[in-house]
Amino acid sequence: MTTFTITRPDDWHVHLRDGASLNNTVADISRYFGRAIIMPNLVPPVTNAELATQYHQRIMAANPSKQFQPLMVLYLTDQTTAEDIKAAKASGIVYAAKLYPAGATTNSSSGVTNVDNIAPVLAAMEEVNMPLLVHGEVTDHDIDIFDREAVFIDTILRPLVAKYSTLKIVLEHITTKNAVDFVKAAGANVAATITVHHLLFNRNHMLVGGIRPHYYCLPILKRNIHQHALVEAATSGSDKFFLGTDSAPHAQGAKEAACGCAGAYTAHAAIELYAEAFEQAGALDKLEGFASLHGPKFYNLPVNSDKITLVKEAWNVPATMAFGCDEVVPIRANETIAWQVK
Ligand SMILES: NC(=O)N[C@@H](CC(=O)O)C(=O)O
Ligand SMILES: [Zn+2]
Ligand SMILES: [Zn+2]
Repeated sequence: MTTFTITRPDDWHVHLRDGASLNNTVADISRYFGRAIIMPNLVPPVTNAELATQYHQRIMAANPSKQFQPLMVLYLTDQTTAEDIKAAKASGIVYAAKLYPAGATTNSSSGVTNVDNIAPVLAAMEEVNMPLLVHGEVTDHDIDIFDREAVFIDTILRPLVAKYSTLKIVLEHITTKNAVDFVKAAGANVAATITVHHLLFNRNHMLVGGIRPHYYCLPILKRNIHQHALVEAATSGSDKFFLGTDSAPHAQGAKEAACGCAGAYTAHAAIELYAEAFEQAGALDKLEGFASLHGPKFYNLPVNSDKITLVKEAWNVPATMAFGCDEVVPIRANETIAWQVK
């Protein structure tokens, strides 16, 4: 197939950052996505409706394409209250709240130290039907980094899903067969996003022949049996799995460093890269469900009413791209991507 058309997709997990870099990230993400779930891990984090409203205004001031709608997210802390959730719901611009276990990832130091601390918050979310988005990794020093997602599922997520049986939960950026199996077995209130880098790459891409910091993200790339499970889930047609790029830019110098930041930039070519991954799996016909239909169904939002067309025509990805006053090295820098959006 050399061209195909799908309903306009949405990105259910993206980091746009703030300040001058918004001009770059917003331009990239709004090229063809209809909506995007905007992650709130700024410094300071987006912890209430007022901060979400201000951030929403800064995103809109960065001139997204006309069709683009940012869906804001509240960052949960040990101090978040049920009232914060109700005010966020009432704002009309906040669509979810995010659980970052404190210390699990970029800018998560204000995150939740114990889910018991947010019990009233989770009850309020269940009541107002606001989805809980989860960075699913434990932070215990004695748990191996490659096991942190699986241990989180067994020790924290499984009891949480049992306790809040009607709370909508998205296990974000899943990276293991354990996560695929857990989500498949859970009820319709539990879903997952899958990034394109976890579909295309495994830990060999990051570690064989030299350490490649631009593949370093969290949860970390796993061995290929997990990659295969993710590809199988994404291309299965199950509406429990949908597109979330987790595009997470860091300045080139912050990645290419003795202690490099976690995050991969994919917003420059997200659907184009997903098309490659689905084509490799012989499942291009499943891309529309994953990218454009399953997410709105879970979030109880309408499907976008227009379409985009992809063409199989290779193009070169630049070595770096502007990122505020810095540069970001995008995934596939200096290489080609097979598909482009017309
Ligand atoms: N995925 C990442 O490696 N990094 C994200 C945070 C996150 O989504 O965990 C970031 O904000 O940089
Ligand atoms: Zn995360
Ligand atoms: Zn993320």
